[in-house]
Amino acid sequence: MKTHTLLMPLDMHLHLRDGVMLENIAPLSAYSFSGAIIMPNLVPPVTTLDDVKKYKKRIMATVPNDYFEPYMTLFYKNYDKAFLESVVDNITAIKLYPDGATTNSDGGVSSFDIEEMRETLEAMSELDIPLCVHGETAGFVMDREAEFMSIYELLAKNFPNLKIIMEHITTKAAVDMLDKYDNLYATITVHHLLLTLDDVVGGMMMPHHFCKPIAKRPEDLDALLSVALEAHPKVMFGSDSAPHPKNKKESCGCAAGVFTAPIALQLLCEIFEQYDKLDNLQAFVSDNAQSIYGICPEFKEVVLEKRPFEVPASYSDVVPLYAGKEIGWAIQSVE
Ligand SMILES: NC(=O)N[C@@H](CC(=O)O)C(=O)O
Ligand SMILES: [Zn+2]
Ligand SMILES: [Zn+2]
Repeated sequence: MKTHTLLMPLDMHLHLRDGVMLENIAPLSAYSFSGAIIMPNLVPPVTTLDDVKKYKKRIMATVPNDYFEPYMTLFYKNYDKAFLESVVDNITAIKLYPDGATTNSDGGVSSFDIEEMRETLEAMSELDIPLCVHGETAGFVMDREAEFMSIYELLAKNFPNLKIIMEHITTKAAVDMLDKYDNLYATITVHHLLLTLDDVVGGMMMPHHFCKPIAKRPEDLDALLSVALEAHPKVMFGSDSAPHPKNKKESCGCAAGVFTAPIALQLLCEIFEQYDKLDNLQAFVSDNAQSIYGICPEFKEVVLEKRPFEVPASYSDVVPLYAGKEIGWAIQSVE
């Protein structure tokens, strides 16, 4: 049987939520990943050192037997330098949400006034704290990410020593930005390597394919595939696995978020094999992230095998991408 081994897989964009959802969901990522960047969009968001420490403890309590490093983040506010100095050892990045752009982003940034943000972003540059960004404007839904490119340029030019991660990119416009500024990087999800808008609303409306940013056009998918499959050194895997209870997805007013954590590595193997690029998958799911973030996860070896695997209908009350469908790869062992 054909197998493929991945060492220390990292998920550089993950939503674990809190409470019962956290307990149900975190073990699924901890099983197959060495670590993950944990998004701070709880209600209320993670904004203090105490919030970070307590949330990390709650995460660790759900995964007592697995080696798994939750790389913690704060929800971006215009923090002052003294505060950032006091938290730098407990966080890996800060996540910026435009106010209201996505699930649980209320209280995010409402105007990108560089002078208002300068103290925070200069301190982050000095302290080497990367800025992760949900890059969407309030424009027409298909144009929001492309319109945000001017804000990325403004940030990249004004803060050349700040590492800026364009999170979950979905457009050719974002792919084209990567090589324009040394300090711009990106994460790409697995669902954005598989879906276009047609898979969301082209036939029957598919709530489990609905997320922010919404999947775009075939040419955008091709651009994402081109940098992911080559494991462009500024690109990392970030699942943006975003669980919502089934009744919040299959409802009038569907919550944004696609749940992929337990099947992400399997799907990535399938995609990379299909394009004969399996040799580049290690860089995409771990090595690039280790270099960009300067992190050194502990050893974990995940062996995947090429065989049909039926995706469960649900994990607790969360419906994953491709629920009930057969995919081409499965996890054989984790050590
Ligand atoms: N991606 C999503 O559609 N949803 C995420 C938030 C986010 O990453 O934008 C969530 O928290 O549910
Ligand atoms: Zn987002
Ligand atoms: Zn997200």
